[in-house]
Amino acid sequence: MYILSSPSGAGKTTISRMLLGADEEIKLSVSVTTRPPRPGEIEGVHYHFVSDGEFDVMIEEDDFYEWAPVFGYRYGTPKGHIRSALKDGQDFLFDIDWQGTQQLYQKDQQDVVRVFILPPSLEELQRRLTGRGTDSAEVIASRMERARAEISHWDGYDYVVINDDVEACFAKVRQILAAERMKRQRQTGLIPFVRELML
Ligand SMILES: Nc1ncnc2c1ncn2[C@@H]1O[C@H](COP(=O)(O)OP(=O)(O)OP(=O)(O)O)[C@@H](O)[C@H]1O
Ligand SMILES: Nc1nc2c(ncn2[C@@H]2O[C@H](COP(=O)(O)O)[C@@H](O)[C@H]2O)c(=O)[nH]1
Repeated sequence: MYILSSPSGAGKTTISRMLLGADEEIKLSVSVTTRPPRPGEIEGVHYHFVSDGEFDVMIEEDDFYEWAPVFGYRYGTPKGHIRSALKDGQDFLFDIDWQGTQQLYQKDQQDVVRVFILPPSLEELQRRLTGRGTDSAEVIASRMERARAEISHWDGYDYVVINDDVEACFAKVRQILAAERMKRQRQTGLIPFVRELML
């Protein structure tokens, strides 16, 4: 479970899309949200867009690994097909906030890798939120307001990467993933001759 978090606008969606385009071994965990779609966002690809009532039913039916309120809407990771795929060793990428990260980490510390992406400065963060052109001035102001609180949670992460140059940041995020995949505890059962030597 490879988690990318950041204050809104720092670039985690950009980095996530680059990673998904470059690495066939990892799949995106598509979240459920009560937020309305932005222009260009596609149901089932970027999010599953649901009503408040539908989200309530999913909570009641214990359909979420984690969920959290963010910016006045609710967002959650559905168990869906992820549960069995994770058991089969499939890697998943999660673009979720610090609250969801804490919940996933509490459930499964062994299999969670937490990466926090920081913008080079708060001024640049504001420029990116404005330049993206998807949110009103009011929404941008509230996301900037919340950025400070989100950044205070950076100590709940294994890695911190500054997204100044997007290609450099992407390269670092790939390097972390590559190194994590090589961890000895993740190789169990994968190298038959080593397993035989240990018998
Ligand atoms: N290194 C970078 N330099 C300049 N612009 C960038 C960089 N990385 C991302 N951006 C731009 O910043 C804007 C915000 O990026 P993105 O949507 O990926 O952020 P995010 O962290 O996923 O935000 P949210 O949490 O709101 O979804 C986009 O317009 C993106 O193209
Ligand atoms: N705890 C969770 N947070 C999530 C999930 N999906 C997305 N998010 C986070 O919400 C904010 C806002 O996203 P936006 O697309 O509206 O800009 C951002 O920090 C995401 O990482 C989730 O399933 N659980």
